[in-house]
Amino acid sequence: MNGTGSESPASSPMKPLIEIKGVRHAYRTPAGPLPVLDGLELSVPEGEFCAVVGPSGCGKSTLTRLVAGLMKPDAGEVWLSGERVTSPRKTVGMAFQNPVLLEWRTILDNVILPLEIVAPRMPRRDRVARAEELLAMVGLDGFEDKRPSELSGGMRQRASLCRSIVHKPSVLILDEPFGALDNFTREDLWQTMRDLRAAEPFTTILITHDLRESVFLGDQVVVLSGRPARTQYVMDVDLPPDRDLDVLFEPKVGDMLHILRDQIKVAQGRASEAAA
Ligand SMILES: Nc1ncnc2c1ncn2[C@@H]1O[C@H](COP(=O)(O)OP(=O)(O)OP(=O)(O)O)[C@@H](O)[C@H]1O
Repeated sequence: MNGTGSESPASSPMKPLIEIKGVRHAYRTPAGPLPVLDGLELSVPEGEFCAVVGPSGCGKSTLTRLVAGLMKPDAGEVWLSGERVTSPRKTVGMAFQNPVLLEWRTILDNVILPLEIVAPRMPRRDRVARAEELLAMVGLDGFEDKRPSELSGGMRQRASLCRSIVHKPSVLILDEPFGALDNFTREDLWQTMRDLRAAEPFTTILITHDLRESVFLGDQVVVLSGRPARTQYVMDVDLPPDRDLDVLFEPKVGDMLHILRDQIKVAQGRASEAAA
């Protein structure tokens, strides 16, 4: 089998760009503390793509907020590029299931938005050139002057991906960006993501419910346990970076998907059904 797995975080010889060490977090709710993460460990080397899967509500989005510096953990540490994260980072790009594009801006001006915040002195012509370059890369050339409502859901998500990387973030956080799309559009977007990755040097955390997506895009797939989530299982996906969709029909990928499905059952507390 080409995917190798372990019950603990993969140890990589490369220095990790994203590192989460022993993170614990609970939300304060009227009913008392709600423990969400407990003993989370994650290590993503520079340029690599980490897909995170786990049962619904286990704390995956909470993990993304901690990495982006939007929240501080109760205990443990989050490190990006050798710096401890204690506040929001400009070097992070984010895309979500709902692309939230601004209707009063054109697609081009939506994509440019992060540059207005992160690089306010950058000349407009340079911002436009950068946005046009990305829009062409994802097949949206000719749509620069359209409004978001004039685009399909898949096209809006392409524009959202461009916006998330326009400022060349070192870390890209994707929280189920393909979750609301139909199967064909989703697979198209996976290939777009693969191509963007080959062209742009970001390190990615992808939250997904789709195990095929996790294997197609990931260099590693991390399975979180049920809430409070800890790192339950890490699979190294040993497939070529320029993999195409056919790889999903290969027996070794079938084996990887079986293992991941069993791990999800364990995470859901249905261990007796795993490996049945
Ligand atoms: N701000 C908050 N205050 C209180 N509870 C919260 C808050 N944000 C999330 N939660 C709760 O924490 C738990 C984990 O939420 P989170 O969104 O991180 O899970 P998730 O794994 O991303 O969920 P899903 O798979 O459904 O997208 C859930 O039970 C959620 O209801």
